[in-house]
Amino acid sequence: MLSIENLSKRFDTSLDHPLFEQVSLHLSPGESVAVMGESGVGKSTFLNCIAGLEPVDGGRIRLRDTEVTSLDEDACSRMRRRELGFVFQAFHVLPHLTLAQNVALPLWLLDEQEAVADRRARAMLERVGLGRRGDDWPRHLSGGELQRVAIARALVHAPAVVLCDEPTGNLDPERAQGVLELLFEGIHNAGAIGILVTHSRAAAAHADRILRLTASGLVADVG
Ligand SMILES: Nc1ncnc2c1ncn2[C@@H]1O[C@H](COP(=O)(O)OP(=O)(O)OP(=O)(O)O)[C@@H](O)[C@H]1O
Repeated sequence: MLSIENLSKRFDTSLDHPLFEQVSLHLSPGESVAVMGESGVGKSTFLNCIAGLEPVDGGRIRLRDTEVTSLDEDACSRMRRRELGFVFQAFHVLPHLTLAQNVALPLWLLDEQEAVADRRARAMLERVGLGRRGDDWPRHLSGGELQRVAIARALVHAPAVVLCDEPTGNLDPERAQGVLELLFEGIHNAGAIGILVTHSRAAAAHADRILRLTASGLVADVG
C-alpha cells in the first residue's frame, strides 16, 4: 500500500506559495493511476517526492510500513533500489552496456549473483518482445525498443511501485500504444503500483484512474 497524505512542496525559487499542497493519494498493489495537469504544476516533482529524491515541506508518504518522508539518505537510497522502478521519457538506457546488462542493473545494485541477474534480465527481455536481443547494443535499437528495455529494467526486480514520467513522450502514437500496453500489463502482472505522469489523454486511459494535479491537491479528472 502506498499512502500519501497532505503532501506539500515548495521550492526556494517559488514566490511565497507552495508549488502544491494537500496532495493525498492511496494506492493498493496492482492499482495504477495517471496524473495529468498543466505544465509546471509539479507532476515530475511529485514523482521525485515519492522517490525521496526531493524533500517535502509537509505531509507524509508511507510505503507499506516505511515512512519514506522520514528516511535518511542511505535508507532512502536502499528503499529506491528495492522498491521502485522508473521509466522516463528519455529512456536512459546506458549505451556502453548490452541490453541484458542494462536490464540486470537493478539486480546488480541489489547484490544479486551475476548469473541469476543475467537469467532474470533475459527472461524480462523475453516478456517485452526482445528475447533474442540480450547481447545486442542500445545503439541498434529504435526508440520504441529502447523504451521496452527501460520497462524491462523498471520491472526486473519486482518493485512495489513503478514511477513513469511521460514514458511515451518521444514515441509516435503507434509505438506509444504498444509500449503503454506492455508497461501496464507488466505493472499489473507484477502486482505493482503504477503512477504515470503524462500530458497524453490516450496514455492516461491505460491507468485504472485519471487524476489531475493542481496547486491545491489531486482532483478527479473531468476532461
Ligand atoms: N530543483 C528545483 N528548484 C527550483 N525549482 C524547481 C526545481 N525543480 C522544478 N522546479 C520548478 O517547479 C515547477 C514544477 O516543475 P515540474 O517539472 O515538477 O512540473 P511538471 O508539472 O512536471 O511540468 P511539465 O508538465 O512541463 O513537465 C517548475 O516551475 C519548475 O521550474
